[in-house]
Amino acid sequence: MRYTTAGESHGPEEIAIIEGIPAGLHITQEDINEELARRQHGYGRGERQQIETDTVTFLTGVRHQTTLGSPITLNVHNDDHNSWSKIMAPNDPATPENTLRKVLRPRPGHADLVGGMKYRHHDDLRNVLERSSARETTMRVAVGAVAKKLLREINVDVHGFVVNVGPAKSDLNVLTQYKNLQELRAVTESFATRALTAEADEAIRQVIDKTKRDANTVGGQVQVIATGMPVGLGSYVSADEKLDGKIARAIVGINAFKGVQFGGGFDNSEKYGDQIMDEIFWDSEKGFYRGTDNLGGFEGGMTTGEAITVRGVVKPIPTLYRPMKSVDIDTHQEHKASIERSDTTAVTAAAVIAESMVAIELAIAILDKFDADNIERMKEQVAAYREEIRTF
Ligand SMILES: Cc1cc2nc3c(=O)[nH]c(=O)nc-3n(C[C@H](O)[C@H](O)[C@H](O)COP(=O)(O)O)c2cc1C
Ligand SMILES: C=C(O[C@@H]1CC(C(=O)O)=C[C@@H](OP(=O)(O)O)[C@H]1O)C(=O)O
Repeated sequence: MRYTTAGESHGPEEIAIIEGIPAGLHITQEDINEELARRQHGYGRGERQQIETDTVTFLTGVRHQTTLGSPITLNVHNDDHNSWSKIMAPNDPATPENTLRKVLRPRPGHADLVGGMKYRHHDDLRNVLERSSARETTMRVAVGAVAKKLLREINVDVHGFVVNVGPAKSDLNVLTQYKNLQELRAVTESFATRALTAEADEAIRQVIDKTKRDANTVGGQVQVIATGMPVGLGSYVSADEKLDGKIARAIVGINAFKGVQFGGGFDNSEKYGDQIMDEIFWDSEKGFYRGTDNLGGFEGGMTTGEAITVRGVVKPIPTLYRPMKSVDIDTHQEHKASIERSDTTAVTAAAVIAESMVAIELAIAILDKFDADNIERMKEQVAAYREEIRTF
């Protein structure tokens, strides 16, 4: 399975093409729309989310709500394009200068300046902004929805939630209260902050509200848990086969993500070996298993069969309504950076995007290892493999 996305933030359409999804997978547009709505509805987002109601259309690869095995094309319309049609105008030769809403004062922390230098967009940094915008993550979540649908066929669940926003954090010890990810999901999805507890939800809202009043922005951390993955996906034999490495790349590839860890991650650096290694046990019913999951579900770049636990660090949003110092690219005079309509925080949406990226990497790993032509044959192969592992 592989995919690509295309689309500018204020252009007419967002597109994704996915290749390699097996034939016979039942999927509806509503399955995807639910996930798109989750990405849109997070506390701290700006006005754009009130303009958009992201809904997908299947253009290719699906017939009567069932995949054909051919490339799947997904399409989401940008409702906001109505207000930008003259500015974006893919088919018009040129538009009068005064309608262009040019960006000439690059925002520190965004892709504006370096993107302009690299692609020689000296006339207008909007040519960078339009694609570097996290609007594109709409399509990654749409692809992730297809990946999650596939994973659910083999009882793999993936869920992302918010650990902290700025100084307001959840107590991660509450995680042990939940039997499975469905229970956890019901709780975190009931909060517009995707926090773990009502106390954290309240504290995070206060931080976001104050940040907004201060015309500032704030970052945080999100965590993704995936349960039910078979043992031995990914490999130690070559560096680029390591599945934890692929997931790390997918997480840091999300706009504004600046760090990633598995299991206890950075905290493990302050501990000793006997506090960290996940001891091995055996049971006639389930075969080999671990007593703990401090290493986040990976050994040697391979899934251990325990829950996969990945954390990502999201930096604060670069665009500030009280802008920082920058330099005009035309005049080279010092100026405050451009102000574009913006979010206060992206952390609540980032949890859904990170969840989608993990799901995509897990689905790719499954489809690399097992039959990718037909979903029923894939399930048969996964079941046979699980049985072999159970009786090892
Ligand atoms: C869901 C989401 C929403 C975002 N919204 C904004 C925004 O409104 N304004 C902004 O300046 N950056 C926003 N960002 C961050 C920028 O897209 C990102 O910082 C920029 O593309 C530069 O990439 P980098 O931070 O990965 O280096 C958002 C990121 C995400 C994940
Ligand atoms: C459009 C989305 O996020 C956008 C990501 C973004 C950025 O610079 O990354 C800037 C903002 O764009 P706009 O100026 O059009 O409001 C966000 O709204 C979205 O998530 O759907």
